[in-house]
Amino acid sequence: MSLNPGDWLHVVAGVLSDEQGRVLIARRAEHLHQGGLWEFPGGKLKTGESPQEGLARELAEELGIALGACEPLIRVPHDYGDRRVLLDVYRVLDYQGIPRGCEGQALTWLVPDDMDPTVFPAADRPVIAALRLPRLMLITGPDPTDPLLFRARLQRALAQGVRLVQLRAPELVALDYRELTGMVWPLCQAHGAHLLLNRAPKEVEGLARDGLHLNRRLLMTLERRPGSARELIGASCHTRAELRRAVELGLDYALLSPVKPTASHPEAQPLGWPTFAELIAPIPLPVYALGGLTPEDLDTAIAQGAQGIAAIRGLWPA
Ligand SMILES: Nc1nc2c([nH]c(=O)n2[C@@H]2O[C@H](COP(=O)(O)OP(=O)(O)OP(=O)(O)O)[C@@H](O)[C@H]2O)c(=O)[nH]1
Repeated sequence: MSLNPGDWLHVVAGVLSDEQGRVLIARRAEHLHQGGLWEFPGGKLKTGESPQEGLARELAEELGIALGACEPLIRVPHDYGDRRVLLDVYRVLDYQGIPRGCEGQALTWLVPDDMDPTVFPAADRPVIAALRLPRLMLITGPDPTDPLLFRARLQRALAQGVRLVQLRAPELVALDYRELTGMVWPLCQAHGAHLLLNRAPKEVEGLARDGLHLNRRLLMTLERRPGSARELIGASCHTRAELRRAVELGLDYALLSPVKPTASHPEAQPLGWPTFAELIAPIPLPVYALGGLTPEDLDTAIAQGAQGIAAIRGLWPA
């Protein structure tokens, strides 16, 4: 899919959050395109406007607020058949005024985990996934065969603010992996963190979790998206074809690696940021950058269009 600007209707939308983590959504008037559905406030960019200028204008017109700082959340190219929309969504970090429905539209505040994608336009599905996912994903490191030390390290990472944990322990047999999740799940719950299990779906049937992480082999061989609709399902990708497969399967996120040289895969050729940005631009999914990264790379990752960064060494306490 080419992202030639002339072929796309560039739409900007803003995500306003309150202290409880609820996000403001508005109901589209019945007579509009995708009428009656809920949306993130915003609208079409005018010729000559930057996305931030367009967003400030739309939020002033629709909600009566003055936009302060904002940062990119996700860009979703979506073909509705009757129009091709590039939905460019920003997280509003700061604004002045009290939002009200200046055009008579209904407004409500909802936590992203409670948003039902079927009452939003189809382009919003990855936006909801991006809102459910934090900026940092911890991939657990050594050594799951030493449960006490493993627990202490995980606890420290959670105490330091990690809110998304991918439980990776390829050295464990299925039975031991299941036992490990019994220890990890309550820890994650106690810190309000989401837990993703990196294991074949049939090996983790019935286990408490928030989602599944698929390795490259599962991604390329599974015929349909595993797990329930509410779960967060993602996969490890290294190529354009793998990213496309993640979209075809209807996954919620992808990891793309290696961005930089990494000790865990010294033979792999790093992508570098320009190739990373080019590969993810046409992909309507939140994509984490992975490979040799630490939280210090987060601002760069966001500026390149990433959901955030995923890391083992960069986030796993010593
Ligand atoms: N503001 C907003 N627009 C969205 C979202 N999701 C999504 O697909 N869109 C699409 O992006 C376009 C938004 O432009 P708009 O709000 O100015 O559109 P409109 O319906 O007034 O356009 P129209 O006058 O051509 O009918 C519409 O095609 C709408 O369906 C969203 O979350 N927020």
